[in-house]
Amino acid sequence: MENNALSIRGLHKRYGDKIAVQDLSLDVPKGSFYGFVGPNGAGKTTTLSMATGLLRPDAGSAEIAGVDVWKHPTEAKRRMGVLADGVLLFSKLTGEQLVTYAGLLRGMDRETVATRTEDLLRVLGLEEAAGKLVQDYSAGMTKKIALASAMVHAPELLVLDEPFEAVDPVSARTIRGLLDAYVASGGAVILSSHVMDLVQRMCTHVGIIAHGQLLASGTVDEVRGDSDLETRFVELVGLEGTDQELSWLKA
Ligand SMILES: Nc1ncnc2c1ncn2[C@@H]1O[C@H](COP(=O)(O)OP(=O)(O)OP(=O)(O)O)[C@@H](O)[C@H]1O
Repeated sequence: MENNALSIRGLHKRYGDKIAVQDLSLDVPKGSFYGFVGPNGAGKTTTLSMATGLLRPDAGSAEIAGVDVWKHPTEAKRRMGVLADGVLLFSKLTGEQLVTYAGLLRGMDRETVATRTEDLLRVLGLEEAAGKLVQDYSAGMTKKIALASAMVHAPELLVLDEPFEAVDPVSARTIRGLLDAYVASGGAVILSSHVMDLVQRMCTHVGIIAHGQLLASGTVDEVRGDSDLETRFVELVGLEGTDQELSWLKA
């Protein structure tokens, strides 16, 4: 267990009649870059929310570096940084204030927070926007400032829900560089994404989820076998709505 930055066992969540996540278990080894992929509505956000203490599971458990998220939330949260999908930020703060606030909330001293905030804003290309209110940021800038807030306390695990959504290719490359350096220094990342090519290039491990169940997991090479990840994904998940045409869709 302790070789894992994140260990999920038997997580289960139902919304009314809908089972969103079904008896799901997975491990993210320390020092790994884990891609969590699946079609829309597969249960990625629900799983990551339960694994990070944002959503209470109906059953199952999650441990961050051996610490139970639901039994010892404060200790577990100290060890992780979370970029959640659709969670509101304090948008009346400036970018600099938001990252500073995140650091102080984690009990860090002001001097360290100030140095790290400056470093993160520089690396993420947000220096000029540091004094601007977050409500005036573009979608991509908002992702970057949320990522900086998740990293400022140098956690052991980063949990990132769709970190590249709405991010332009130059910024995406910046974020990739930052995450690669973080993993090379011993951190672990789990990120959800729809972009197979990106997961194949960036990640060491991958888990494929559909209908709330994990269909495959392991190293990227193990899961993709002789083909590429996208082909394997489509084989496992199945195509939808193929061969159907819209007879009226003509220019
Ligand atoms: N609060 C909720 N109430 C009811 N149903 C929900 C709720 N949140 C999620 N669901 C349902 O649970 C299922 C899993 O949703 P989830 O958001 O976890 O999927 P996802 O893999 O993150 O999807 P996407 O890639 O589209 O973001 C979906 O069928 C969704 O409609």
